[in-house]
Amino acid sequence: MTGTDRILVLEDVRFRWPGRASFSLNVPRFAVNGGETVLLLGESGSGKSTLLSLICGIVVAEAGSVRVCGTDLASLAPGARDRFRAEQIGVIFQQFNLLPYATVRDNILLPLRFAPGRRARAGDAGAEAARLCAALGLAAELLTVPAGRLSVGQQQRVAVGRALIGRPLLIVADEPTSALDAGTQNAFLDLLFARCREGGTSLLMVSHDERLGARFDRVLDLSGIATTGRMAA
Ligand SMILES: Nc1ncnc2c1ncn2[C@@H]1O[C@H](COP(=O)(O)OP(=O)(O)OP(=O)(O)O)[C@@H](O)[C@H]1O
Repeated sequence: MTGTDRILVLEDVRFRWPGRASFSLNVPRFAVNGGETVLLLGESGSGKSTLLSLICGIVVAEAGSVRVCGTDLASLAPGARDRFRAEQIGVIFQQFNLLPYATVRDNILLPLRFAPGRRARAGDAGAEAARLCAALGLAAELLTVPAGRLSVGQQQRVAVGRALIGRPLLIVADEPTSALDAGTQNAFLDLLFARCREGGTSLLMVSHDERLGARFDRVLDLSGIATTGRMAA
């Protein structure tokens, strides 16, 4: 495996939330390869979402490097970091973060607004949104329905469509199945994995549910790659 195959590399990362007795996270080394699917397990409050925020460039490490597709996120100014995230990373948030009054189509197209390269990769973006909806089992009529009127399972599919459009190299998912019953959870993961495989996309998912592990190339516990603590301010 060469360096260019590594979609994500963290080295000697140190991060601490501001404030008194704040939570700190240190990651000596963690990497995800191209096309690899990785499940990162950890209990509630262990720092999984904090790690994903570092990987997405929502927060920046105090020391060390977070490289996504070869770019050190700390080398980018905040606006450039947001654009870089939109270009390179498909994000599925715990609460999906859909715009409730915007249509399903507009929610799926949203990341392309800030990412010309990704927009170009999507080709005819409207047609691509429709194709993704069909692949995700969402009826075509739903494309023009406000996302807030959909069921939780349907909203999750829209969130996957939004993460997949324009084929980002990395998808980061924060407990995306936690609100779903077992049957819906399986269907959702089938779809997500099929689409990632199709596009050669790497997937990094965090969860506290170790039963999901069998599907992934690699399953790690956060405590195996990171040390965490609370430091006095
Ligand atoms: N915005 C913030 N400001 C200050 N501290 C924060 C912030 N977000 C998280 N933390 C702290 O970081 C710790 C880890 O939280 P984090 O959300 O990363 O854990 P998690 O493993 O994702 O939890 P869960 O599974 O419940 O989502 C928490 O105990 C919290 O105190």
